[in-house]
Amino acid sequence: MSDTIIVWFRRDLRLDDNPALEAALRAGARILPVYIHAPDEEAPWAPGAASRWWLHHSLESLDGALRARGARLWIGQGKSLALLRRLAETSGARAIHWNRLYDPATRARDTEIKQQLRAAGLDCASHNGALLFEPWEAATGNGGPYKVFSAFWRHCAPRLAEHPDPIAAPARIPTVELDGGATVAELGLLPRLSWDQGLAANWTPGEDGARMAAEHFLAGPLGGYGKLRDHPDRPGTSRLSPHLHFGEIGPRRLLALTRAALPAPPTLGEDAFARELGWREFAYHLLYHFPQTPEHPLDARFADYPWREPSDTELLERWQRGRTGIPLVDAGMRELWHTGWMHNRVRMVAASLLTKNLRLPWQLGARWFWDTLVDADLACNTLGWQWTAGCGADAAPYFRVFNPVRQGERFDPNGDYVRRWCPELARLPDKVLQQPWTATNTTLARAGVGLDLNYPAPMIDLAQSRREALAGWERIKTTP
Ligand SMILES: Cc1cc2nc3c(=O)[nH]c(=O)nc-3n(C[C@H](O)[C@H](O)[C@H](O)COP(=O)(O)OP(=O)(O)OC[C@H]3O[C@@H](n4cnc5c(N)ncnc54)[C@H](O)[C@@H]3O)c2cc1C
Repeated sequence: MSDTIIVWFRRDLRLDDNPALEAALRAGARILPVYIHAPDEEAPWAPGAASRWWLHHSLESLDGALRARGARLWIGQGKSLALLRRLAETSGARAIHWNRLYDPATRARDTEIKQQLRAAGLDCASHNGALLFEPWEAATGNGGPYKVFSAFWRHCAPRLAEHPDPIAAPARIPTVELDGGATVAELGLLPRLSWDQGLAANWTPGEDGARMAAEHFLAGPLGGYGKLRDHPDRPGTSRLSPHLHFGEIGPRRLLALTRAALPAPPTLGEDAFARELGWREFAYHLLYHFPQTPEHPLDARFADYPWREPSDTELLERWQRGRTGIPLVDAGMRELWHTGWMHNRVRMVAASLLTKNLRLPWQLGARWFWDTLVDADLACNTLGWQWTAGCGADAAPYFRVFNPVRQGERFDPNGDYVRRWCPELARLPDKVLQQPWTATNTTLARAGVGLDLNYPAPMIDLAQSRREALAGWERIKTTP
């Protein structure tokens, strides 16, 4: 009888190009595929509500794919270490393979598990299934981590060509039958009150859904990605972020697909896309080297920034509900609430309004995104929030405050995006759509808009609040 190896699935919910699975199969073993639901072990960043919804469907999809190959997903709940130990005993497994995670809580847990299981005589091996480059592979001239994206990517991009080809999913998976285990439904990941219709209408979680989304992107938006990726009014990006987060498609496969889809030498679109994947790599690089950053600013001077009292919950709630009175921001926050996703350009603008104009601590926004995004990812979310708040890895020599009106005029020039998510403004002329407070009463009345009646007046004076944000920066910028 051949050996048994446990493959512990986590955020690598796929069979294609899965290094842990591949290594176990290469060893000629029977595979016991396992998923353990242990949100406490991810605290304080246990998956939020939108992520749990996604996870439910992704696990069902993985189980289906395993069953189609003769295996099934054994699902457990509780302490990972205890469960893995018990599973190894009952199945007679001699080894456990998994793909690495990089957030501080799961890193510490996995290190502990590796030590304990090795001490118990089990062979444990971790692999890279999530990244193009391990966070420790890139180092500056003096051996430290990068803090500037362009330098990081200059180091990494030439090495992209060195990647081995991704590994195809196995046709069959020899397995060992084990009784017990929970069903996906028993994990209770779905909401009790059904608020998830918008998610279901917009997404197909799972490996097949990831492949479909990738193919759709390759056949269309990829060609114009360099030009259109900043436009929330156009379907110009891949929308692969939740699939990447849950590991339903690996970055190596994605890169290989984009390379194959475009003529050589790479077009602007392809390079721009690889570069965005590079931002994801950079986010993991930063989180790995600065594990305090989900809570604390990378730039320590920001500990003294004059943030507004977080107890001012009315401002936060208006922002969360898309009732700020700033159309582009409201459109984004409503898109997020409805679909679990927001376009990157609008994420930056919405985050800038919260942290710069409203001067609310960025951690509040990061938490809201964490709960509502289907792609909530500790590395990328932390990078995005710190970058926008100005306390992260941004090489700009000035304190950036996005002007949401100009951003709307530039990236949503016909107002399609704002009109879609703020239909009460739909009949306003383009000229005032991004700033209805400048419209005359006649224009407003003709368009059926009543400020503070069916659409809020702006909750903040953009120019004045910008000046205050800059003054706050002046106060801390020379702090040693
Ligand atoms: C405040 C804020 C919060 C964010 N929170 C998250 C988050 O929780 N999870 C998340 O995946 N992304 C986050 N981002 C980054 C970015 O907005 C999303 O990755 C992107 O919008 C996903 O859409 P897409 O898949 O169509 O991207 P595409 O443009 O198609 O890019 C392809 C992939 O590259 C990666 N990528 C692209 N841009 C970035 C970026 N700026 N930083 C890191 N990776 C990037 C993503 O994995 C993305 O799926 C955040 C950005 C900001 C400004």
